[in-house]
Amino acid sequence: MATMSRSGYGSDDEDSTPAMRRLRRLSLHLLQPSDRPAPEGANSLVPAACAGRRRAGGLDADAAALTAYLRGRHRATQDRLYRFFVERPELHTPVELPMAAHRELCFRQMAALVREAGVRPLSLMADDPDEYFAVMEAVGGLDISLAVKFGVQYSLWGGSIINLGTKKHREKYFDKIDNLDYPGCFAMTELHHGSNVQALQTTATFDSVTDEFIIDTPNDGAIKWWIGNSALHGKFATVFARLILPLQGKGGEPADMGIHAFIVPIRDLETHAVLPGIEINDCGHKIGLNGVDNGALRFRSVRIPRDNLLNRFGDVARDGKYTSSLPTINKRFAATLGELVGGRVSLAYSSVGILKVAVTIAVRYALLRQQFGPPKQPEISVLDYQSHQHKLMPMLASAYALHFARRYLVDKYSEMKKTNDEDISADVHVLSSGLKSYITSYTAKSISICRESCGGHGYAAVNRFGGLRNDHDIFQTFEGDNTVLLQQVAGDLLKQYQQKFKGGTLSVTWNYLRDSMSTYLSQPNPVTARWEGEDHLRDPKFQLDAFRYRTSRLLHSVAARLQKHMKTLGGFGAWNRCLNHLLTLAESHVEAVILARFIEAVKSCPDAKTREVLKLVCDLYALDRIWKDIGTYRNVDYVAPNKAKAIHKLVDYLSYQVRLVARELVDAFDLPDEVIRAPIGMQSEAYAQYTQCVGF
Ligand SMILES: Cc1cc2nc3c(=O)[nH]c(=O)nc-3n(C[C@H](O)[C@H](O)[C@H](O)COP(=O)(O)OP(=O)(O)OC[C@H]3O[C@@H](n4cnc5c(N)ncnc54)[C@H](O)[C@@H]3O)c2cc1C
Repeated sequence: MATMSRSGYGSDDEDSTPAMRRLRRLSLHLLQPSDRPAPEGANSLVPAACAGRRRAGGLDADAAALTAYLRGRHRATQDRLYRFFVERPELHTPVELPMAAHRELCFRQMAALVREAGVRPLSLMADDPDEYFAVMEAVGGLDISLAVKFGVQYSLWGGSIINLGTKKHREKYFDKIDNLDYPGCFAMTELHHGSNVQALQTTATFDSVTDEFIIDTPNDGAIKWWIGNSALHGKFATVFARLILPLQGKGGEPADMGIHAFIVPIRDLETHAVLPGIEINDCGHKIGLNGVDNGALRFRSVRIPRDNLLNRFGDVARDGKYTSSLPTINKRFAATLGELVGGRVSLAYSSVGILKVAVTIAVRYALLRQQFGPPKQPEISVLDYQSHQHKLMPMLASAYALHFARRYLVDKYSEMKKTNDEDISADVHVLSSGLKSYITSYTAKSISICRESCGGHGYAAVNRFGGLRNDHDIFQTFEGDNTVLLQQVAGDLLKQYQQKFKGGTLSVTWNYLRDSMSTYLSQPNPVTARWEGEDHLRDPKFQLDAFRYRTSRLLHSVAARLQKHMKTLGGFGAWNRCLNHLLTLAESHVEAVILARFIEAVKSCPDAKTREVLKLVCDLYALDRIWKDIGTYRNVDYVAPNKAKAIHKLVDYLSYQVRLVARELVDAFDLPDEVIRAPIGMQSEAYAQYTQCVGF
């Protein structure tokens, strides 16, 4: 008697009962993603092509040509770092590692990068942010803890000196931060306040007699919490505190000048002992990122020189007089936080890198893994199941979409740093909030889907999904909680919307609203709402119009709702009443930006064959998103029932088409096996590498 498989489908010999035959027919049906004939040479049961190049439905996918187009300007730097680490196995992070050893290793990895590989991260951040982000991505390929530790040292501690300080601070600290002589922290968050930075309670009171600031933690809620690099390695911290000027209030009471940043030495430079008045405790074991030493700090009358105020946006003179080029506390606060966008850009960038790793492992494994098949024929790859294509192919398309979006973000950020242009800065602030939020949420969800799509072997720690998921998860929260950041995007859209009606101009990223509002706010055209031809659905104009239509409607309707609720609930209450609507608006806008960049990237691709492949991937990204939100489009009759059905069918068909070139598409990410590391995600001999891993 034949053995039963675990799913109960049975072996081929058992294909004799009517129920079993029905199941067989069903599984065969599921292999045909649409009722159109499969293109020649594209029978999913017969692997088609030679390595690195594959034809699908007339498309010619060449991984090398795709790589050439995707490659960032600084891929050579990344390669150099990968090679550096390959040659230094003692710096590799093992799968199992106690917290203390992991933290020590992380510091050694960072020191090796700086002192042996000769990387100068802070100089890169100041001179060529694009290269800095590429380095961040490469070190994240080694260990995400390392990337975060690196980010704390350079984007945050170093970034605070560059962006919030002045020449005297640069001269004193820049080189020593760059070469790691001065490991430091960024101490903003407190036990009671993370997102609401304006409510921080730590104080920095000016003492005009000694010409010092006195840093205090007034209550336990003000203990600085989660501060990276502080539990073990940091020598300094940039502490965010309320600047208090005694006797300068209207009635002679202390004047609170709002949140400012101060350099506070926390450990002795020679002995590394914690300095007097400072108490540091360890935040302990975390869900992930245990290579980073997060700590909690309490200050008791800690005195620092007046010069330690990072005084770019506000200063205190020797006589205690406060000066600032910005007129109000709110403006100074916005300017201060506005300078910290680099951290968000870096997280968005790294998150795309992590998504590529996860999707590469899942797709390679899905191509390799075979389960079930038609009677008396070989088993098929699990990626030939429509359900699997549905899970992974839109995700692969999204990885491409987000790749081009992050490129745009970094270009804009670099432009902002070069020009200091106010409009570009405003744009980058909102763009980085939106993309950081959207990308990190998407990657977090996708890693879990990838794990699940690899079945039991996806659960082995060595195959990485657990580590990736746990280490990446907090990307959704730090550098601005995603829900809070999306509200900034919504707030900005509303501001622009109001300005538009007052005759103002729109910033670059939102430009489309100018054209779209009048078009999109008229009733949907009942004729085009029924168009269902493939050419129409795959026309970028239709796709982009649909995305922008959705944003415009959401914006228009939420503006009206806010106005209505404002009368009874006030601004705060009205905002809260419309909050989910506002978040949907922000996400919708971010998706429209992403699609626009993807379409642009397809158009600009110089190689016709590569362009065709990218167009296929872009179509899948766009139509999958429209299908996922089809209820919205149906509700307003933007899409008639026949069109909705056609979109659904086309998404399945495009997923199938993308599946046919999936290997080339993940190979094109050009991630070396040392970065992938999961045995099941290796380019060759995956099973052999996996069995070796457990000792065979
Ligand atoms: C591993 C790790 C490392 C960190 N490193 C540092 C560091 O080096 N330096 C530093 O200063 N900080 C650091 N942080 C702190 C981090 O920046 C904060 O956790 C983050 O800003 C969120 O703040 P919170 O934890 O207070 O969350 P909260 O703001 O309390 O949020 C809790 C929940 O409430 C929701 N929420 C809050 N406000 C709103 C709102 N207005 N509307 C709707 N929902 C809302 C959020 O979405 C969230 O789900 C780190 C945190 C972790 C976990």
